[in-house]
Parts: sequence; C-alpha cells; structure tokens
Amino acid sequence: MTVVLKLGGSVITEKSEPETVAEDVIDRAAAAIAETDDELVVVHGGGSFGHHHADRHGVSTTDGTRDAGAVTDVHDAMKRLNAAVVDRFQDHGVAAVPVHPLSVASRDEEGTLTLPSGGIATMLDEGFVPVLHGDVVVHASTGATILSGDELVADLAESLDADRVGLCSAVPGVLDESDEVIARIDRFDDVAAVLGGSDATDVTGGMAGKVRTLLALSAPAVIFGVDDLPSFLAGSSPGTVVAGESTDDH
Ligand SMILES: Nc1ncnc2c1ncn2[C@@H]1O[C@H](COP(=O)(O)OP(=O)(O)OP(=O)(O)O)[C@@H](O)[C@H]1O
Ligand SMILES: C=C(C)CCOP(=O)(O)O
Repeated sequence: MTVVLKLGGSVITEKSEPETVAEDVIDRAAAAIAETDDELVVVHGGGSFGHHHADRHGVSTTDGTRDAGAVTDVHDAMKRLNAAVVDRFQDHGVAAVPVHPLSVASRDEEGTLTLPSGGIATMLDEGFVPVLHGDVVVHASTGATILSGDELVADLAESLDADRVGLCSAVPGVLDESDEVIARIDRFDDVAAVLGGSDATDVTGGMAGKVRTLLALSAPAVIFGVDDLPSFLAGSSPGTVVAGESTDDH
C-alpha cells in the first residue's frame, strides 16, 4: 500500500510566529508514522517558514521572480523546516530522507508541473520515507514560482499510483457553516460557500485550493486533524473524505 501524506504547514509550525517549529506536533506525527508498515511519502507545507518569504518577495504560484536571492530566501527557509522534520522523524526511528523539489521539478509556460518520481519510487522500494516540501521551482518564461505541498501531493499521488492520500491540517476536516466536519465532498460547488483561504499568511490558497486539488485525484483523499493521524495511518478515513468524480471508489 502506497500512501501520500501531507503534514500541513499550519500543523507543524506556529504559523503566526516566523520560523517556529511545533516540535510537539512533529514528534506526535513521527511516533504515529513509526508504527505504519505502508510505503509512505511525506510532504510538508510552508507554515511560518516559506510563506512570509514568498509574500515579502511577491512570489506566488503564478507570479514569478528572477531574483536568485528571493529564490534562496524561500528555499533555504523550507530546507530549515525540512531538516527539522527529517531529524525528528529519524529520532523516532523513521527512515526519513529529504527531497528538495527545487533541485528536480519544473513548470512549463502553462504552469504544468514536471516532477521526476523515479528516485522517490526507489526510496520507497528501499525502505526509506521520502520527505518533500512545498518549495520554489523554476517556471518557463516566469522565472521561479511557488509549488505548494498540496500540488506536490496531487502529482505524487498520480505518478506513484498511490492507494491513499491524507492531508493532516490544523482543522479536524472541512468545516460547514456551523463548524461541523463535512463527512464527504464530491463536488466543489456543494461546499464553495464555506471554503475560505488560510487564517495566516499563505500564498497558495488555503482550504479552497486544497479541496479543488484533491477533487481532481484518482485516489480517495482525506482531510483530518493531527489527533486523527494515527487513525488515518491505521487505514481509517477520519475527517472529510474528498472524492472527485474520477475517484476509484465511485
Ligand atoms: N471550510 C473550512 N473548513 C476548514 N478550514 C477552513 C475552511 N475554510 C478555510 N479554512 C482555513 O484553511 C486552513 C487550512 O489551510 P492551510 O493552507 O492553512 O493549511 P495547511 O496545509 O495546514 O498549511 P500550509 O498551506 O502552510 O501547508 C484552516 O486552518 C482554516 O484557517
Ligand atoms: C511557500 C512555500 C515555499 C511552500 C508552500 O507550500 P504549502 O504550505 O503546502 O502551500
């Protein structure tokens, strides 16, 4: 079983405080991940590391930069967060290894992502847990733009033919107007009215972007909070199941 798991930047960092890691949350995630026998790819978001640098330099998923210093500001911040995650995972016995998208991924002029996944597949075969992160990537005719962890998840889910996809976020699922968790989303229009951006500085779209991305996948995807991570990794679907029209379980 191949599982792609995103740890939201809002969960693993204190999103309101620049470059602050939520160590307790990373430790809880690591302990849960250490228990799974599945082949697991982890992707993490930017939280208080990537987004404010991107915002400061005016870089988004579509607005690019040709300023190398801006690229390294965003990328280096994400590498610092990635190193913190990988280190703590290894401390818990997880065979985590870092993968930095800037080094391998690119977008064409239309913004379509190419992320070679052969190395990641071999990491899985060899028992490693690749840990990727939202990043800045080169973009034809635009310089470099932001690649969100959510987009990475979607790309990897398809290229690795993942069986399950999970997004662990700061909320227990997608919430309706009464703040109740919506059990299942099949169509964007059914929930568009309750979907907002992110509470914090976030250049990649918050919850609305997440739901749109996940609806396009062929594997069923689940959005849940960190308390439900052990349950997700044990095979359950806590929180909100996002099952698009192309999803296998239809
Ligand atoms: N209907 C909704 N239900 C739940 N959360 C919502 C909703 N609308 C907007 N949000 C916001 O979306 C946020 C989750 O998106 P966000 O992009 O912050 O997540 P993340 O993936 O954890 O972080 P990052 O993008 O840094 O990786 C929630 O914390 C909440 O503020
Ligand atoms: C801002 C950067 C570099 C990462 C964006 O990834 P996300 O937090 O998953 O949206």
